[in-house]
Amino acid sequence: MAFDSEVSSWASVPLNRRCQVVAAAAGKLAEATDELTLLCQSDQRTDPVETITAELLPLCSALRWLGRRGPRVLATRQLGPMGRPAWLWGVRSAVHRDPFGMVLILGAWNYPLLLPGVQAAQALAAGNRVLIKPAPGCESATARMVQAFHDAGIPPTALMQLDSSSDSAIAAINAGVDLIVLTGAATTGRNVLAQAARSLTPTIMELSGCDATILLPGADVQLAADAITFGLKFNGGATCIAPRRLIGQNEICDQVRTALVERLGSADPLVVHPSAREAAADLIERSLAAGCVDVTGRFHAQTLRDSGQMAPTVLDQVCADHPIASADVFAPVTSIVRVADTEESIQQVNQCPYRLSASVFGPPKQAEAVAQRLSVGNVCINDILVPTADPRLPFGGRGQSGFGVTRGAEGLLSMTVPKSISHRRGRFMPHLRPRADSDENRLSAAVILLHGATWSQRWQALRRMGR
Ligand SMILES: NC(=O)c1ccc[n+]([C@@H]2O[C@H](COP(=O)([O-])OP(=O)(O)OC[C@H]3O[C@@H](n4cnc5c(N)ncnc54)[C@H](O)[C@@H]3O)[C@@H](O)[C@H]2O)c1
Ligand SMILES: C[N+](C)(C)CC=O
Repeated sequence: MAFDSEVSSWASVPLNRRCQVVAAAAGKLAEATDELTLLCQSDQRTDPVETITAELLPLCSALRWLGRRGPRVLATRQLGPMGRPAWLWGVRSAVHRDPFGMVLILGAWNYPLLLPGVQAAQALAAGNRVLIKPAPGCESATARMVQAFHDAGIPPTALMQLDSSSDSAIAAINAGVDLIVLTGAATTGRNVLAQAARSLTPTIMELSGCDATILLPGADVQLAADAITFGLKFNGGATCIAPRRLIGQNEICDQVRTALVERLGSADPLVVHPSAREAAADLIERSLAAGCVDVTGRFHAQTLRDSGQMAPTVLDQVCADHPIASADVFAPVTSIVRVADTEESIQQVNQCPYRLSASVFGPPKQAEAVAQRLSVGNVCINDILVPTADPRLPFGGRGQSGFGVTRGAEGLLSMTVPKSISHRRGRFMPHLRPRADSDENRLSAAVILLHGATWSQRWQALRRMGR
């Protein structure tokens, strides 16, 4: 495999047209809803409705958003002449957004359509070609999605699917892809980064999470419990920004715990993905052995190991330094971590190695003040999982949750490299250009004159210039 570095014919399609074609894929995906639902079910998902609510609806709305907003976000930025320094008079510049070239997208199993679908659409709108490597088990649903993009008018040479083995990803990296977008575990991030380092290939890393929900005194208990229940069960408990830790002081934790038991006490068990079963069973078993309490009382490690079935589980008395309090676990489990005050809640979030997203439940003003201090990629106030549905929001984590963003205007721009082109109109003005040897003193005086902090500094500078 080798990729030519020539501008592809897809990149030479006008920007507006590229965005229109990408948006048209929404219609083709909608037509394929029944097929995609069935394929996701045979690939990995147990609840067919999840394919529609968790994947197709947000994917289609992201594609339509790209059709509307993409041309403006990616438009060339024209810059008028700079007044200073004087030798730039007559020069006009423009900042273009070039595509990287060939973008490799490595997908995770939990959202086989939404994540690679939005990433591919953004890369294509920006004029890149795309290789999608699906996670093992997600081949057929991915192939049907790719078909929908082709049916919408994306050339087959601009969007291709690799087989699902890691070897095919490594071969593509070695063949010289120009950007790698990985969604996966932090350990996979390290391995892929090591590969990318050899060729200094840029990467966007969407990695592990262990999202916190901060419960402030005065929070609406029923609202918080409804949102946590929804987030815990969404997509079979396998969402990177699901509420994994509920952090708050005793009183609010007790109230939310009672409300969660009411909602989850008789909830249907969910099927945990085979790749997550052992890790989840082991972590929860160790937590219980260390003194944590299963407040819903329905966790059975052996059932999880044997059949993959697991009732939504809430653990209480989880210490901040316990492994489950900072674990990337893809099963319907959440931990209550009790703290002395709001300061400690903020510390718990900012000290966790995984800092993808967070939620804060409480009076809006206080919650906003807390949100401003959290070192995470997204914060929802009195809500949860908003970034899964709103295509305008950039999405990305901090710390070991990765770096770079996908989605939103910022994600779209991150599929491009900026390039400036400057035009001189009129005479070249060598007499205005600084000559480093003799003009050094005048130049430093000019800097102080233009940007100096005080009038007296500026006056001194003027005198130096006049010397
Ligand atoms: N941050 C996010 O947006 C986000 C979203 C969804 C899932 N995730 C994370 O993804 C994980 C679950 O998905 P998964 O089990 O599919 O993840 P994974 O890390 O096992 O695999 C992710 C992708 O990388 C590929 N891969 C693995 N090792 C590789 C290597 N050495 N070289 C090249 N490719 C390699 C896999 O085949 C797969 O396509 C969880 O850790 C979850 O937190 C993160
Ligand atoms: C990025 N998101 C939130 C849609 C899926 C995470 O697993």
